Amino acid sequence: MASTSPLAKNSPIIIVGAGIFGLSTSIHLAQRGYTNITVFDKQPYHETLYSYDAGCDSASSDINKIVRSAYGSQTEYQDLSTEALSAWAAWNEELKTSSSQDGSEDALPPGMTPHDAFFIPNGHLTCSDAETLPDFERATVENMESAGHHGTQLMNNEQQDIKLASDKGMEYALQPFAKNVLGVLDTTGGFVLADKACRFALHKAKRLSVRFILGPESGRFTSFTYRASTSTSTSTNNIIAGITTADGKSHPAALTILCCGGWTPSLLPSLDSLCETTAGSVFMLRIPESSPLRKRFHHSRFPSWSFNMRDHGAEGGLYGFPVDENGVLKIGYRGTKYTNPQAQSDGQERSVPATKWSGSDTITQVPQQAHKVVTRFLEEYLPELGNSGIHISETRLCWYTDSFDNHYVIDRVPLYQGLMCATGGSGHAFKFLPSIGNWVVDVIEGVGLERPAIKAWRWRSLQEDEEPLNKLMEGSQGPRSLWNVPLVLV
Ligand SMILES: Cc1cc2nc3c(=O)[nH]c(=O)nc-3n(C[C@H](O)[C@H](O)[C@H](O)COP(=O)(O)OP(=O)(O)OC[C@H]3O[C@@H](n4cnc5c(N)ncnc54)[C@H](O)[C@@H]3O)c2cc1C
Repeated sequence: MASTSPLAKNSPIIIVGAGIFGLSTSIHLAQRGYTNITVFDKQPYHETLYSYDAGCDSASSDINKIVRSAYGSQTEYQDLSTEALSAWAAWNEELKTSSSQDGSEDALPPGMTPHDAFFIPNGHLTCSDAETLPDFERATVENMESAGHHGTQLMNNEQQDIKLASDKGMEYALQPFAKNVLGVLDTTGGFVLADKACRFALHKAKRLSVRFILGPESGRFTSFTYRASTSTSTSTNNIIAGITTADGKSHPAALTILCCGGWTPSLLPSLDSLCETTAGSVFMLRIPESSPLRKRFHHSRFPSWSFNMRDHGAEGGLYGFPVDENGVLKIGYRGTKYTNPQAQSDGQERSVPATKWSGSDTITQVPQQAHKVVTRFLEEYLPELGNSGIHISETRLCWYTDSFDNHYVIDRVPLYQGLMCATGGSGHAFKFLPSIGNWVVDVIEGVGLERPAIKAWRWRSLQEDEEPLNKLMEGSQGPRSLWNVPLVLV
């Protein structure tokens, strides 16, 4: 679908959505010399505010996100991770040096210092309570070795690997829980401070002269504007000439890029057979400053992790992080996907994000099943928290945009000239914040379109004989409607 664009460097380009896809695309467009870029978002992000706590509900506005190279047999993402790790290192370095090199007062976003870092390389442990290593982990070890990343994926039950972990000062990450688990430590991985990284990206984009129009009226996309086509071709009968926002203003563009995360499928119905919006549950525990557990769960002693409680089957998927600087220990549940189907103006039902900030009171409620799995995990694997009187204090529903095959969607939209989308993060795109925009610009410019990653991100639909990795429709094996499962108030 992607084709070479004759876009002039000063053509007006609109990006809707300032999550990681929108931010990264704006930065890389500006770095390639495009001079007329405007990013719109319905949320009032600014340089001191990108976090969930502060009232922003995108998938990207969060405390922390996992970074890993471990991608099983999906080597296109393994390579992308290697690229992203260099880019994170460059951003860490930029943060350190920009104020001294630049000298200007606004070299860093307000509240950020050269001593901050975005990426913390404390390792990522993928593990389970199974007795044998699952295929995914085996494939990761093999593929990282074949790609030359020797000794980076360490099995926590192999003496040689335990020694290697110890040599790297990462032995703490092999068995981080009260009960032993079987797993592989990705020593290239760790986590990224999501909120800080997004604020830095916004600041960086602004310094590259990207304009931002943010807020529930002026920043909210409501519709496309169209230009009449002079072509007789049915394949380009809709020419998108820009967007209209909730304040009634029209904004012309030669290219509009929709990057609205979980909101995208309801804004672009042609994604129906490709993407669906699903909720994951996030749990927060607050560790008081005086507690010795702050040290126990510090990132220098505790990895980021993903864990599958096998006796819950495929529904036992959890992940978590070290404690953050405010004492928040975050654990996520992704074993079962939930949807929020709502009737839309075209008569179709589509799942849309339901969050506190969109006027829903469900923010404090998560599915009982998620709560049950996390509670049991805490009792069995991190009992010192409960024993110290530290329990789940807050919960949040966080909205994913899942594609049926877990690949992103970065392409021009069929039948619409002047319209692209960059979405379908499928729960694993944050780690590519510093680099993914470069790929989006390649797609815009028609560069290297035969690379496996770009091919995987093309506009596509499920073939009849194809088994989807993610079932998009409701049903026994598909995601469950949030409103048909018992919710629990924390
Ligand atoms: C709970 C959870 C945990 C995750 N963990 C990880 C992880 O550990 N590692 C990892 O790599 N990835 C992770 N991911 C995935 C990652 O967070 C997402 O893939 C990525 O953040 C998606 O970014 P986005 O730009 O597509 O969407 P978002 O970040 O959701 O941004 C979309 C933006 O569009 C804006 N918008 C929507 N509608 C409109 C409109 N009408 N007008 C204007 N603006 C609009 C929204 O306000 C929002 O700011 C996780 C995702 C979730 C939900």
